[in-house]
Parts: sequence; structure tokens; C-alpha cells
Amino acid sequence: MNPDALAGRLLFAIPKKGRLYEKCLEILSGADIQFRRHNRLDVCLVMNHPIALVFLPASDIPSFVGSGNVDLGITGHDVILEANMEEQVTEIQRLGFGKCALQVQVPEGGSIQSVESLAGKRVVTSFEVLAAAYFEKIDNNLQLTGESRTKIQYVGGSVEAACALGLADGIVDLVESGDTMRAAGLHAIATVLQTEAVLIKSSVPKNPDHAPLIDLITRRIAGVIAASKYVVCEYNISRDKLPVATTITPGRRAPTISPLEEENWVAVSSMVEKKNAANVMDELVKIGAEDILIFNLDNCRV
Ligand SMILES: Nc1ncnc2c1ncn2[C@@H]1O[C@H](COP(=O)(O)OP(=O)(O)OP(=O)(O)O)[C@@H](O)[C@H]1O
Ligand SMILES: O=P(O)(O)OC[C@H]1O[C@H](OP(=O)(O)OP(=O)(O)O)[C@H](O)[C@@H]1O
Repeated sequence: MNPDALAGRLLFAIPKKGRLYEKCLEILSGADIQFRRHNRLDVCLVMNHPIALVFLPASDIPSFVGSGNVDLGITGHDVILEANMEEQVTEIQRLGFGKCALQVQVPEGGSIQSVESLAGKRVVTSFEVLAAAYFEKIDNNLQLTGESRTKIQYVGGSVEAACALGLADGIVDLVESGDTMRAAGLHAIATVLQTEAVLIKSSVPKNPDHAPLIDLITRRIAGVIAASKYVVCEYNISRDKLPVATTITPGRRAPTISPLEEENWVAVSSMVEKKNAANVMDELVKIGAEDILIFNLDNCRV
């Protein structure tokens, strides 16, 4: 691509593969950021905004955004800390996906069952900065010095195999469902941190003129995330039950209440968190609500 094609465009970094990739594409589509990625090209121009998308490994995104070379990005909170970029990047918004925990894991039923007994031994991980900081505190508490301190070794992937291969006494790796950990005969003995995908911007932007576009994209993405978290709940209820009903569905600001043609009955419409929708419907049935409907949101601005 001709480098001039990027002139004046806001650069937005997206993980090029892996666990965050598909969800990022859904967010871009929900925010109406239109592009065509040709032949796995890692830079592509957005058709309806002065933006270029750069597809990068998730772990490289914090340093690109932190240096100010790229204006916006989506990546994991964990890799920002691992890259030591928490000062240089600003986390604008948590995105509610890519949720997992960085955990210390050891072989099930082995002789080591606590981080204190793992301290001083061999730990293999792809998160050497975070693992080293975690075990430094433990080693210090246990007053371990020199060769008796924990040995952290980096591997790029398949971390869970390290114990079985005799390379490690424990590992530090990400756990979501726990399937990978269990399949390797491991279990978690401590959590280093919880993480999820975040929208980030540079704390030291090279082009301050992009600020309004960053705000626009941020608001659109916030709308996409809110739409995935909420549903709209509509129901009919007799007016005397309204005070109880509105405690069950208080809405984000307040519920919308409209009179029905039938005397003493009203229709209520309210946003409800998707994860609570079934409970809310149960509670509404209990107080005599009728015709309870749940609608998914395609998009919203809140
Ligand atoms: N099992 C998981 N569940 C949820 N989020 C995860 C999981 N594994 C990783 N992540 C998140 O995704 C980020 C990128 O991890 P991923 O393993 O997809 O990266 P990758 O190494 O670039 O891809 P690949 O594993 O395909 O080589 C992690 O830093 C973390 O924030
Ligand atoms: O608890 P689970 O749901 O099993 O997820 C955890 C696994 O997911 C990630 O790896 P991924 O599958 O992305 O592949 P990788 O090892 O190549 O990074 C992570 O490194 C774990 O291995």
C-alpha cells in the first residue's frame, strides 16, 4: 500500500488472529466501520471514515498505541500490563469479552499445592513480566535469595505442556473455561489477575486532531457493548402494581409508562440487563404482569 494512503487517517489496531479477533470484527460491524481486508493484508482503509485498520498480534498492540504511532486499539488488559504500557495507554472502555484469568497452575495431586511451595522452583509462562512481578513478592516474603529464588522461563505457546515435559514445576497461564488446564492434568492454586478486552488510546497521541473521531468511535463502540448487555422488557400491568413493578424494572434512567385503552392498566417498557432477564420475567409474573415481551437490541446510545 502506498504510505501516502494513510496520511491524515486515524490508525486503529485490531488483533490479527486469536481469541479476540472474531469479536472485534463484530464490534467494527456494529459501529459501522466498513472495510474490505484483501488477501490477509494487515493494513486496510476504512471506506466510510478517515480511519485505517492495522491488524497486529494482540500482544504488540499496547506498544504501538503506547508509542503514539497508532491512535486506538483493542487488546487484552493482561497484555497491556505484560508490555508495561499502563502509563502510555489509556483504557477507554472494557468490552465485556476476552474475559479470563491469569492463574498459577500446578499438576493435580503433585507435591506442590501452594504458591509458597512453588516459590524457588521452575515456572514456565508466556507472561514473564507479570509472573516475575508476582513471584518477586512471594520470594521477598519468604526471604529467598540468589539461586533459591523462583526461576521464570518464557515460552511462546503450549505453556500447559511444560510440567508434563519436565520443564516446569508450575506454570502461569490464562484460564477461561479451565478445559486446557484440566486436559493437561493441572489445577489453579492462585490468580495473578483477571482480564478482558479493552478499547485503548494513546496517552501521548501524535495527532491531537483525531480526538473528535476517537470520541465518535468510542461512543459507537459503547453503544454496541451496551446493546449486547441489555434487552428491552415490555409488559402490561394494573396501575396499582406499578410501584412494585418499577422496582423490578427501574430502567437505566426510568421506565417508560404508557396508558392502555383498558382502564387502570398501563404498558411498561424498560431496559433490563440480559443476564437478569429471566429472573425479571419471573418476578413480573409473580406480581401479575401480563404479555411480558423481551426484545434484543441491535444497537443503542446510552
Ligand atoms: N481462553 C481465553 N478466553 C478468553 N480470552 C482469552 C483466552 N485466551 C486468551 N484470551 C485473551 O486474548 C488475548 C490474546 O490471546 P490469544 O491466545 O488469542 O493470542 P495470540 O497468541 O495472538 O493468538 P493465538 O493463540 O491464535 O496464537 C489474551 O492476551 C487474552 O487477553
Ligand atoms: O480455559 P480455556 O477455555 O481452556 O482457555 C485457556 C487457553 O486459551 C488460551 O490459549 P489458546 O487456545 O488461545 O491458544 P494458544 O495456547 O495458542 O494461545 C490460553 O493460553 C489457554 O491455553
